[in-house]
Amino acid sequence: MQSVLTAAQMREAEQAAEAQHGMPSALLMENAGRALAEAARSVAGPGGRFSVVCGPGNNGGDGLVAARFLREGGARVDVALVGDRAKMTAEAKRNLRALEADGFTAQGLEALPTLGRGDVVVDALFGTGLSRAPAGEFADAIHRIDGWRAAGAKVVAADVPSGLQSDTGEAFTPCVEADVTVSFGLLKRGQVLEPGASRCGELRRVDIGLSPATLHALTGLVPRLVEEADARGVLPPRRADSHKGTYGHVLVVAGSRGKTGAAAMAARSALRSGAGLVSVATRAEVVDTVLSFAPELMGIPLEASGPLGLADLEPLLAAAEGKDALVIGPGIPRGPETGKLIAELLARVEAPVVLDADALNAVATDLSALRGAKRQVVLTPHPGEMARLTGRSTKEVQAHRLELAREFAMEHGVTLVLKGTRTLTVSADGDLYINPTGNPGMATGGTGDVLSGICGAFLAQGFQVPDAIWAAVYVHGLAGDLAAGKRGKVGLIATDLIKGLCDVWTRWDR
Ligand SMILES: NC(=O)C1=CN([C@@H]2O[C@H](COP(=O)(O)OP(=O)(O)OC[C@H]3O[C@@H](n4cnc5c(N)ncnc54)[C@H](O)[C@@H]3O)[C@@H](O)[C@H]2O)[C@H](O)CC1
Ligand SMILES: [K+]
Repeated sequence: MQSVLTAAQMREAEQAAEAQHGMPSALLMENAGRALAEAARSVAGPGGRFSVVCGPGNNGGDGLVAARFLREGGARVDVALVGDRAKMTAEAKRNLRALEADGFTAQGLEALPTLGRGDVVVDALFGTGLSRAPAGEFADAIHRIDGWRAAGAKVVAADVPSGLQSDTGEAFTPCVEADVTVSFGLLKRGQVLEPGASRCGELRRVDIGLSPATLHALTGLVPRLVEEADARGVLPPRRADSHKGTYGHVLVVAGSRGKTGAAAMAARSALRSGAGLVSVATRAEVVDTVLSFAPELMGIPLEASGPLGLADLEPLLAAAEGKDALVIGPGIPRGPETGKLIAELLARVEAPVVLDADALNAVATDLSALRGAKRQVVLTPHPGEMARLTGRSTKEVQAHRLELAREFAMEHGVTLVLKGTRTLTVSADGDLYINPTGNPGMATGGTGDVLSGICGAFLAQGFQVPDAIWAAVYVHGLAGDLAAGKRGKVGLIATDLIKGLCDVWTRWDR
């Protein structure tokens, strides 16, 4: 699990490293520059040349150190200094002098050679110190870097692609598009939040000497990036002596006339995610249609008619008996009493509950139901549903994803999944987990139903929140990535993700 920091926290780490652990920032820069040189070498072609474009701050300093290491390794290196030399930081100046003492002179941008395939540009213009949109000669430098990349050169960014806001992931115009980003110390939020994340290319985190104690002091407060090993670790290998009861029974309360597929996809996804048994409670008029999608499913016909309401309470409480997790929402017929029905179920059902889709819109009418729940509650809103839950606009939700999601999860004591690029899972204690898997091919009807089924299946198997949920989110995105790898993104449909789940299990030998 990678911790993800803000620029201020990085500076705090650097100062703490110096104050508490005698690790001078000069040594941090030396380590950063060395790692940067190694990354640049790793993507260069045979005999490739290197152009290092340095800004006036410590990010530029990293670039100057990298240039020195590259030269010492016998490579052909050019360095361009952009910005006012008088404004260079002390560390950067020191490293410029070290290069010049060795008979090397930095040049202006226009003097740099044209680069192409096999060559490498090191982007050391700006890092976490960027405070506004690059302009003037800095913008020119970024355009020049883009031109070299278009001509086939690889771009390696020092710490953050220049032009990217390291705290938010916002990309100014212009912003470097990197093939590799070498992140010093820990990950920065802007490297894992869109649109910044896709500007980074391959993200490599390197240790530069910030002490574990310093990092630990920081990492309690910051989002973590979920990695494949973390998600795989949540699912233990199956024991030979296990039986279907071992893997729990999921009750899916979903579906209505015209929306039987939503119920079927949530239910089939739960089956494909390892649940021992899956039952679907749905209106009697559609129960056979829902069951027709998978013979493995069992059905509980809800005899009342119209929207879900208090008339369904007793039948659903009976249906929930002996179940290990509930999933409520995909395709349900929502009406004026649905919120009250869900509140009653949350207060009385002895199993964790996943609320998705219209169950979220129903519970938005009275959020006190969440605190009244007997067991854990998991909400899986997309930004529009989150807007209804919080009374904010979708635009506001997207602009403050981390903060709003954390505030809601802690206020209502729930595990919250805020879907979108880099889906966010937040625990009731406010711990943030950022998901790196998934792709735009998943923007298609039904993928949310699939995720709710995976969540229900993991909870039914006894995996605890929040791990069960950030792992479900990871698996959901990985299934989508594997499916997109086979079928492309444009043609991807939600049932491809259900097939993709099996590719995850074979990949993980589970
Ligand atoms: N934190 C660590 O452990 C280490 C960090 N290192 C590197 O240092 C940079 C951060 O360096 P900093 O000097 O704070 O700022 P930058 O180099 O990112 O920016 C340069 C400087 O430019 C000014 N500035 C900001 N925005 C603009 C703009 N749009 N136009 C012109 N000038 C601008 C501002 O004054 C900035 O200070 C970090 O990313 C790492 O690469 C250490 O070297 C290793 C340890
Ligand atoms: K940079």
